Amino acid sequence: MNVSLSRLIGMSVQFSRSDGRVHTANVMSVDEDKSTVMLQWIEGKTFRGKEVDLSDLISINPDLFELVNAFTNKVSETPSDDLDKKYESRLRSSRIPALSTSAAPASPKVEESVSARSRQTCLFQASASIPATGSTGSSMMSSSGNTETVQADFDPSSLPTSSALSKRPRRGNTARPGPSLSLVHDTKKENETGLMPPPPSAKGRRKTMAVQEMNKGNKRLSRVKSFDMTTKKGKFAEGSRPNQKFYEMIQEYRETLEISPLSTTDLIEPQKICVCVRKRPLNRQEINKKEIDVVSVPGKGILLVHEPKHKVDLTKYLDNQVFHFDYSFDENITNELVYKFTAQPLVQSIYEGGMATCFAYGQTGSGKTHTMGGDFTGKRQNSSKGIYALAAQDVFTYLKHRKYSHLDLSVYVSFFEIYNGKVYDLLNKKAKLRVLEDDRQQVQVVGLEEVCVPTAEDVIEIIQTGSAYRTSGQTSANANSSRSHAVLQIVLRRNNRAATLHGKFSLVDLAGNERGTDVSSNDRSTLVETAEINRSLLALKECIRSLGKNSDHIPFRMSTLTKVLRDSFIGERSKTCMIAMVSPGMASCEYTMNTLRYADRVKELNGNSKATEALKEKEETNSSSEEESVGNTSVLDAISQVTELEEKVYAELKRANEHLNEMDQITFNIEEGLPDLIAYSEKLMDTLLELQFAVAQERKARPNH
Ligand SMILES: Nc1ncnc2c1ncn2[C@@H]1O[C@H](COP(=O)(O)OP(=O)(O)OP(=O)(O)O)[C@@H](O)[C@H]1O
Repeated sequence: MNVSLSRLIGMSVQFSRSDGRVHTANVMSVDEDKSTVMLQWIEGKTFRGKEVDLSDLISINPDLFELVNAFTNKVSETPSDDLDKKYESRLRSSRIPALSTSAAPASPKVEESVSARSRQTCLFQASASIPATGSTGSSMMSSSGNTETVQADFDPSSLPTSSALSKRPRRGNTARPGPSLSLVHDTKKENETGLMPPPPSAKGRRKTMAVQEMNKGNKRLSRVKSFDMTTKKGKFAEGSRPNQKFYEMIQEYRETLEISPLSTTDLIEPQKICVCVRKRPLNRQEINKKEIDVVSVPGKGILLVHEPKHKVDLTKYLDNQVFHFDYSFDENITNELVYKFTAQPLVQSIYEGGMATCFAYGQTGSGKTHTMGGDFTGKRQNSSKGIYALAAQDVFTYLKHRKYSHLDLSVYVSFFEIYNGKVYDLLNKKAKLRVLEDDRQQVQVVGLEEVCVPTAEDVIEIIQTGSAYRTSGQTSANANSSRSHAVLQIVLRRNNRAATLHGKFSLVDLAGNERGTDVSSNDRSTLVETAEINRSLLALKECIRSLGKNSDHIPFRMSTLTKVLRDSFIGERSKTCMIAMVSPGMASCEYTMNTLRYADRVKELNGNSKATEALKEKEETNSSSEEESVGNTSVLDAISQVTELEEKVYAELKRANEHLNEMDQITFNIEEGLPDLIAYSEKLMDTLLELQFAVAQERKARPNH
């Protein structure tokens, strides 16, 4: 890299955004061929980056021009460095007027930077406008007690300005982020007293106090820097990021969003059916692959999918799809908070004699088990952090409540999974169970283990045991878990002889919905499995919708899942909550859309709430280019068309599946009857032979007949 240009790296410069805002950013790299620099800054808690023309940068940082010019001139005196010359000529041909300090600045901030260059401590500006990275900053503050150092320490963007840095001795070209503020402080003093720093060549030989101080500062900063670099590696290596253009488009779009994060104090409205969506963070694998995050959760129940698309002429554009749910949880929200807004409001209803259900729905790896069962540390699941355990804890809290003590209730737990329409007991070594329906349409899972539990801790233990069965099945049969539905039921029974059922809470970790759309495999068992998952998810949707409409007709017989949950879909006091999980990566975009459409249909939220309207309006205003207008073409219409089609496909699939079942039955009957048929024909044959023999004997005996 060009020696002179590389010295720009680490500088803090003014940067003008496309929306007119001007703020500080750090130079992270320089592309001499393109005459561009890569800038980085912090917004909220995230690093942002943009490649900017050097000419544009110079136009807003007039002092930079002199600096670059000075570098270039100096290096051009060295005959060997042709690259610098090349750059110099490029710089000259870039038609940038040679700015003097009196040239009209682009913004008042720039003006300030020009008039008081040596005092242009963007460090202060930056820390005022860019939030610090929390804990690091505060710990530094207490340890050093130096406010300036603290600001430099906790604000990764707090680098000295171009002018401050231009006079700063550097240790080679490898140093990236700037030093701590202590250096700037020193530099500032030097400038104030009219002292210039020693030329770079002199620094190696004689270390001044200022340099020693700088090195001290750098050491102090090195830990923070290493954090910076890691973050930068994940977030900033744009040059090699696939889909960089889409990434930038999404980032730009996000800047226009108004964010209203969910908080513990937000009002929770009790509802019969509650549908929410949860976005998980990008996982390590996705970060390593530099996957782009295509899901935004601005809050207020809204979730956006920025679907990357190409026009026929291959122009890239984003199809920004808006979904509105009861609640939307972003990647930073904990299981506890998700629980508070979803399952917790249902716990009380089972004490009121109701049936409650909470479903986790989504593609494999989207976070269903993490949400329901608890997060994993390595291979070990922390069951106390999932919705199962949190609900169990609240069930026991209510049990002690004065209001319900007269009911004389006990808590029972069962845990089973449904795979390919068959029920397996997770509390009884995965015993296969039968589902029967009596004359009064009461469904029974015959032989299901129901354990009476005295405390919430016992429930957690049971979850752990049951999950282990599920997990071991998963590893031996290759990710069975995403193909089966796991159901944990917390049952309240009266302490009478018949142990009468009082209320029931069913918590269901559903099969991965991608199986329902996966048609890539055509081996028979996968097709049957896929059809079964389709059928159960379709049935579930229909049953919840019927519950919402207070319909008498509940199509629960369509699947084993809905059969065993039948009593959850009937009655005034039944309440349901569905948490749709989505993976944020671009590679999962199609599955994410399927999940959201399904959840949207479960409870047909009409999408004309104030929040959605406001967002739509904003989208319309924003859509100045043709690209954007393509992305905004009646999102809701498109969704409803697609879901209608989806319904038709489901109906066809259902019919096909019924035929398949009939054929199965016929094959089964044939197979069953075949041995008897063979035995019968063998007998016939024997009889025939015997008859023939008898006739022959008869003929012999009475030749005249
Ligand atoms: N909100 C989250 N925050 C942090 N990590 C998460 C979150 N959601 C999921 N994960 C992690 O993502 C991985 C996949 O999650 P999980 O196993 O819960 O997915 P799943 O939908 O249950 O998948 P499957 O259907 O295959 O069982 C796990 O390592 C989990 O810890």
